[in-house]
Amino acid sequence: SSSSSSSPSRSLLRSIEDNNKNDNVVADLHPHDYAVDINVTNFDAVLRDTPATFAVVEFFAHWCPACRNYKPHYERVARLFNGPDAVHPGIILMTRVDCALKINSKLCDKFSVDHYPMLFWAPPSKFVSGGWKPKQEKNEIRVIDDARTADRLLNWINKQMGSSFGLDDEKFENEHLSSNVSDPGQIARAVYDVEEATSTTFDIILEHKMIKSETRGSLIKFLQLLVAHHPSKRCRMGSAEVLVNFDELCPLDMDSTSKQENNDGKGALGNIQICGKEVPRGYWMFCRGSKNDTRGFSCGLWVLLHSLSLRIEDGESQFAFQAICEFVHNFFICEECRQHFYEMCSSVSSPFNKTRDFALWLWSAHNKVNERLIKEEATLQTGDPKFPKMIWPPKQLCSSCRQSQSQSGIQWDQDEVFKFLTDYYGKKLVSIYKDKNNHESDKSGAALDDLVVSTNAFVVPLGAALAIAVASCAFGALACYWRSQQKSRKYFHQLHSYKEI
Ligand SMILES: Cc1cc2nc3c(=O)[nH]c(=O)nc-3n(C[C@H](O)[C@H](O)[C@H](O)COP(=O)(O)OP(=O)(O)OC[C@H]3O[C@@H](n4cnc5c(N)ncnc54)[C@H](O)[C@@H]3O)c2cc1C
Repeated sequence: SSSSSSSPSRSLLRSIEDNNKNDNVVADLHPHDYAVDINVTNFDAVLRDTPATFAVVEFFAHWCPACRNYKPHYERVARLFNGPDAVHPGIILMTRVDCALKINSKLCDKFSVDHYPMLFWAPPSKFVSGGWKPKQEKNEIRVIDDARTADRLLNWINKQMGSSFGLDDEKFENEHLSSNVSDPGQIARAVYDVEEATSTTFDIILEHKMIKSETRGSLIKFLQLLVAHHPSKRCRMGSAEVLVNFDELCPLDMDSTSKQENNDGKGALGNIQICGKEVPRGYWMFCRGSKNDTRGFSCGLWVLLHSLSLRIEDGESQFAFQAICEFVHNFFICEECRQHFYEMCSSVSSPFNKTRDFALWLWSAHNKVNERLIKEEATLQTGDPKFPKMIWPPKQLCSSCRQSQSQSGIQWDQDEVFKFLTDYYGKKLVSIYKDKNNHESDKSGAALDDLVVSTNAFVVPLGAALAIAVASCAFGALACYWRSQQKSRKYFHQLHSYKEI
C-alpha cells in the first residue's frame, strides 16, 4: 500500500517497481497496468465473459494531458480489483477505451463521450452491445460523476455497492474467505481457474522460450488432449490453433534463439494465446487461497487434469494417461511434485482402457499427494488454514462415496466416487463462454470450429508426423513461476537443485 506522504502516482509507481524487483517473473508475465485496455474488437467479448459483478469503463484519449494525470488515480483503484494480486478479485472489472484511436470512434459515439476522461458503471453484461445517451431514462449504465481522484472514485463505488473498500487495503487479506469445501456448486466457478491455469502454463512456456526437442512430442500430445476435452471452448479453440500451426510456430529447424526471437522478443508462438485474449486473469475464483502463496495455479492445474480425465472416451484413456504423465513430468517443474507424480505414473503396470479407471487413478493419485501434504503441512505449518488438505471428497460432498472408515483407512465405494467425479468435474465444470462472435472474423475460425467439435483428439490432422517430430525448441518453463509462487514452501530449496532431464 502507498505511503501517505508521497503523491499517489509516485507511490503507485514505486509499489509497482518494488513488486518488479521482488518478483521479476510474475511482473514480466503481467502487464503493469491493472485496468484492462479494451477496444472495439474485444469490448463486447471482454465484458460478456468477465466473472466480475460490475464493470467500470473509462473512455479517454491518449493525447489528453488530463487523462494522463488521471491514470494513476484510476490505476490505484484498479489495483484493488484487477490483476493477479487483486485484493478484492472478481467484483469489479476496471477497463479503459482509447477514443483517440480511430477504430474506437463509433464505440465512443455510442456512449456519447463528450469529454475525457468519462467513466461509466454497470453490470458488465449491460455494456455488451450497449450505449448511453444523456437524459436517457431507464439506462442501467450510469455515468460516474464524481471520480476526479482515486479517493472519490472509490467512494462513489462504495456508495453504489454499500461496500467499504479502501485504497490501502492490503494484498491477500483473504482470511475472511470461507472455504466452502462442502458446497458442490462452487466447482462451477473453477472454469475460470482452469482457463487461467492453462493460459499461465503456456505463458510461462513461451515467455521463457524453453522448448526442447525431447519434450516437443509431449507438448503435442497434451495439446491434442486439450483440443478435444478442455472444459472451456475458447481453450479448445486456442489449442487447436497452436496445434494446427505447430510446425510453423515451432519448426523443426528452429534453434532456440533465432526464429523464437522476432520483433516483440516472443516470436510467433508468443502471439498465440492458448485460451484467447480475453481470459480473465488474476481471479482464482475457486482456487483462491487465504494466503498469497497457497492454492492458485497448482489448484487450477489439478482441476484441469481431473476435468480432462472425466471428459475423455474409454478409448482415449491410455493416451490421456500418457499425455498427462508426460506433461507433469516435463512441464511442471516443481521437482518434488513431478518426481512423485512420475513415480505414481511409472508404477502403473497395465494400460488403461476405461475412462473410469483412469479418472479413479488420477483421483487416487491426487489423494496420495494430499495424504503426504496433510502430514507435511502439519509439521511445517505451510498449509492454508482455510483450505486444509484432506482426503477427498469429504463426507459433506459425497457421503455415499465412503463405505466405511477404519484404522487401515477409508473403504471407498468406487462406483459412487466415479459417479460423483463425473458430476462434479464433468457436468458442473463447463464452459460458460458463449461461442460464436469472437472467432467470426477469424479466417481459420470455421475450420477450427470443425476441429474442436470433433470429440476425437486423434483425428487432428497433424497426427503422427508431428508427434514423433524431433525439434530443437527448448521447453518446460514452469520453474520460475513455481519458484516465485512457492517461495515459502518447503521444496523451494529443492527447486534450486533442479536439473533438466
Ligand atoms: C500434478 C501435481 C503434483 C503435485 N505434487 C505436489 C507435491 O508433491 N508436493 C507439494 O507440496 N505440492 C504438490 N502439488 C501442489 C499441491 O497438490 C496443491 O495443488 C497445492 O498445495 C494447492 O492445494 P489446494 O488446497 O488448492 O488443493 P489441490 O490439492 O490443489 O486441489 C484442488 C482442488 O481439487 C479438489 N481435490 C482435492 N483432492 C482431490 C482428489 N483426490 N481428486 C479430485 N479432486 C480433488 C478439491 O476441490 C481441491 O480444492 C502438486 C500439484 C500438481 C498439479
